[in-house]
Amino acid sequence: MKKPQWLIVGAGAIGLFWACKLQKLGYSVHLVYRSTSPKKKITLEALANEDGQQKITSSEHKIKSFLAQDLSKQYDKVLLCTKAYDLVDAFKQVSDHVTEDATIACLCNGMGAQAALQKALMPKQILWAGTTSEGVLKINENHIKHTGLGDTYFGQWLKDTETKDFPLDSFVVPNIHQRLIEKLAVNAAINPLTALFSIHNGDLLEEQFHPLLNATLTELASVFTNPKFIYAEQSKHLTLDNLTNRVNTVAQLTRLNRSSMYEDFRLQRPTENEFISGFLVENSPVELPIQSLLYNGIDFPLLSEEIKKKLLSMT
Ligand SMILES: NC(=O)C1=CN([C@@H]2O[C@H](COP(=O)(O)OP(=O)(O)OC[C@H]3O[C@@H](n4cnc5c(N)ncnc54)[C@H](OP(=O)(O)O)[C@@H]3O)[C@@H](O)[C@H]2O)C=CC1
Ligand SMILES: CC(C)(CO)C(=O)C(=O)O
Repeated sequence: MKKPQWLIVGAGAIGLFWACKLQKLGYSVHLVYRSTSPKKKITLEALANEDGQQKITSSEHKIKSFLAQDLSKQYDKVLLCTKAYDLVDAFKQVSDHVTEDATIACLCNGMGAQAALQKALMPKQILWAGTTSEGVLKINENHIKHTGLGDTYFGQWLKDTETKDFPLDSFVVPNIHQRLIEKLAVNAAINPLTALFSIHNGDLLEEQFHPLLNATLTELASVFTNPKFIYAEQSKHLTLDNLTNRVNTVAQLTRLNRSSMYEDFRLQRPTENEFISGFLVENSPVELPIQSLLYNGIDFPLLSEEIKKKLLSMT
């Protein structure tokens, strides 16, 4: 039986990756881009784990891509693959072409954008939030490279609405809020610190950063283990030890990479700061002096030198 069609919005690293992945799984895929057309063929250099060894295979994928204004069909499965700050606008751009009971999935870092997207949906449209630890690099408009193997999870954002089956059932977890918070915790330490200090992820494990990383993680643990935190049920396991293990593992596995925030900050592009440190500062039941400084350092690059000195003098 022919598998249904997905509309993917966002032709960046993750959007192109999922376009190829869904096509490999047998789905028909249409892709919406904003500024640069991926043309007719996408090249994917994919990583796979075979007999304990990582292998790279290259494949080509013919995928139809459109500007939002040129869409003509109606879609009942939509996957939004934009940065968190573009999520709601990206949905609004295609919403005239989304059925009123569609499955809407999103894959972006941070927290806050999913809740805003939920508010933009029609009552019978169901939101499936996702999170991924796959690493993907966009080499040019139609060439992507899978740089790190990871996992992707989706779960229904609102639990108290009608439950519908998600077409990609092998990716479904019952506790998506927990998975999102776990990813947020890792991003809240690695992303702003690597961006402010202009270092690769692995450099954060060097001795000179130990006191600052430890203070950052101690503060994060104080939010996640606080029973008044809005996601306390899903985050209470994120103690200092647990966070230290998670962050050390990710920093080690991605040691040669620049975090997405370092890359955006360095190139003076918008960052996901508002949805990482911003979300935590806004929602924490306790004061977060370090996370607030990190937030301001990224938000106001002219203050970053002063903020770096303050951060180092606090530890
Ligand atoms: N890449 C990775 O390895 C990982 C990424 N993530 C997360 O996944 C999300 C996506 O990341 P990534 O793919 O790397 O980001 P990119 O910046 O590479 O891609 C985002 C894409 O969304 C497009 N877009 C934004 N608004 C619209 C719109 N209105 N209509 C159509 N397209 C739109 C952008 O278009 P334009 O080209 O015009 O800017 C861009 O191509 C982020 O939240 C990121 O943090 C998480 C884990 C790993
Ligand atoms: C996990 C990490 C830090 C990997 O670089 C990431 O998700 C990012 O860069 O945004």
